[in-house]
Amino acid sequence: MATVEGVYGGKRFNLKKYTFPTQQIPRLHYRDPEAERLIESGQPVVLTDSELVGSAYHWDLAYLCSNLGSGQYTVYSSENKKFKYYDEKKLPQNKDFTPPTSHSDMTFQEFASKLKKNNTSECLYLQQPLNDSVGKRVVMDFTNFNWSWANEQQRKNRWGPLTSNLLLVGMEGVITPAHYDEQENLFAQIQGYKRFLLFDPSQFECLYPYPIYHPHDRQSQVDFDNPDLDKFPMFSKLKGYEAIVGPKDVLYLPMYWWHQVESLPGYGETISITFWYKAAPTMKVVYPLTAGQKVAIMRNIEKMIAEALNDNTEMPTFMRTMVQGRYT
Ligand SMILES: O=C(O)C(=O)[C@H]1CC[C@@H](C(=O)O)C1
Ligand SMILES: [Zn+2]
Repeated sequence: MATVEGVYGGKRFNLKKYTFPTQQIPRLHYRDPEAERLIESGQPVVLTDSELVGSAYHWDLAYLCSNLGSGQYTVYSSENKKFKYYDEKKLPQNKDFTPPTSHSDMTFQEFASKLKKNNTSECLYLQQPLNDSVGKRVVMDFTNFNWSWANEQQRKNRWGPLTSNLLLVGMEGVITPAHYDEQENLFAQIQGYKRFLLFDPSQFECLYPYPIYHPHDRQSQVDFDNPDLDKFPMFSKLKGYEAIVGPKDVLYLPMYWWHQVESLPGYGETISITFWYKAAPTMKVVYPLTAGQKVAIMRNIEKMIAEALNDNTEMPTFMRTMVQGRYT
């Protein structure tokens, strides 16, 4: 595997080299006016010193084992380190789809003991929304997050409501392959280091997401480790950004921005918390449209056509008929 050396936040990292160029995104103090400008304009930025989850900086496996109570946690398992998300609600209409990962519910203590057995060949990734089943010390930590700053960002940037705080505890080396989300995200890193590969929403044409009715909707079809350029020729034009977030960093990850996330090997398991916010209702359309707005339009059109045809097997012919020789 070809590697490239990168320096992020003053630390040197040996990183897997990909076929596309990347440049670093800014790393700024969270009160820097430039950081506020980037967030306001929907551009990613690594924020330092926010203390967004300052009350959780002491979270490690031992503390979480003692204080997360005996609630059940969703733990995903993969044979190949990759954890490509799939929407279970779309399985019934995709009978021939084989989920790439399995998941089971277990207590945090069971999960932690599996992590300690380093002979396990399976890769594990705990991904669970924080809920009221946690112990009172974790509730206290959660209450003491820097909500005044988070709420200020939500208000100033006209984000919608906070939908969830996902607790992520991953084995080193786990990868969440490239996808985009339809929510704004303040991604808080507590333990370990995560490499984010980031792509502007305008790179949609280089990343070939699955059809919207597919369980892998919003995920890229391209295998970044072995891209099929015959099938996905525009992938060779892909240009990206990247950032490495470590403990206490917060990444502002704008809606519709593509991202691939890797828990860097050699730095132990990773602990992160997401703050996902729904999009603000679009009050007034302003032209020119943003790339993200165009993605939203494409999604709505795909959904309408799929509903009208009422048979997903007809979608490829219908979509080709619409553009072939006319818009190509
Ligand atoms: O926060 C997001 O948008 C995500 O995709 C998360 C889902 C898995 C997480 C990871 O760090 O691997 C990233
Ligand atoms: Zn995501």
